[in-house]
Amino acid sequence: MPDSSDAAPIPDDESPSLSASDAAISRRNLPEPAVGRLSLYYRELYRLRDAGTHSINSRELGKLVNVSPAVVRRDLSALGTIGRRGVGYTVELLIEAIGGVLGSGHQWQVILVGVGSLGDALLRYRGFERLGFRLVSALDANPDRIGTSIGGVRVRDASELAQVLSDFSPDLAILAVPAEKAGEVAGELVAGGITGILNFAPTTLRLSSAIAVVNVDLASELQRLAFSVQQRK
Ligand SMILES: NC(=O)c1ccc[n+]([C@@H]2O[C@H](COP(=O)([O-])OP(=O)(O)OC[C@H]3O[C@@H](n4cnc5c(N)ncnc54)[C@H](O)[C@@H]3O)[C@@H](O)[C@H]2O)c1
Repeated sequence: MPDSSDAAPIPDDESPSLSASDAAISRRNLPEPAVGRLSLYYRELYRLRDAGTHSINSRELGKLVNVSPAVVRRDLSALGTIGRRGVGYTVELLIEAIGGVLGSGHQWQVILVGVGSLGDALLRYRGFERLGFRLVSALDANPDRIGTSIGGVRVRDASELAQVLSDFSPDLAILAVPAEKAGEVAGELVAGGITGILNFAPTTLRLSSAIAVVNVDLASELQRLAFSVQQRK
């Protein structure tokens, strides 16, 4: 049964989406852990929509991502007024509202630099597109890789990076080169107009604070997991 404290579904004739300025305000007010949770809600909501679910309440959504209904309500209230107190949220409208704040309503052009084992797997992954991330080009320095096509993307010579940046004007780059090359490549990316880097290389990039960097480090995550397992003993 839905929570009585939840927001009611929004009538279809009401404008569901946040305006660009509302989304910008919501973004500024969101603490980082909430952003991470919104992304998890978003993934679950997509799955629910695909399965034909039209509405959900905070208890159900919280259960799916392992947080309390109160946390769900607080996170969603940061998106602005997306419903009235009542029976539940409309899945489609929540997807729109969260997507607007996370930037998934926007079509992001992304390039990948470094098509080794990790880059190869990323190029084959089909889950980026549906969230608004289009991998428009990939580059590598290895002659064996250059000219091959992976996941429908042709791998170009790393020396063409400036040209690729100028041709596609991508917003974001995924960096999957060896750590010792990462700083140099990141500098070239920024010089070519990239403003956000998803960095898989196990090194700290020293860039202007105007550039957003998200580091992905599975080894550190494993360390965190091991720590957490030990804490439970
Ligand atoms: N974050 C994680 O969880 C995680 C997991 C695995 C690997 N990694 C890191 O991600 C990076 C890639 O890992 P991998 O296993 O695919 O390594 P890899 O050696 O298989 O691939 C690296 C690729 O980068 C290319 N390269 C080198 N210099 C380049 C340049 N200047 N421009 C373009 N391409 C260049 C190489 O030719 C190679 O194909 C490494 O830094 C690795 O440590 C991170």
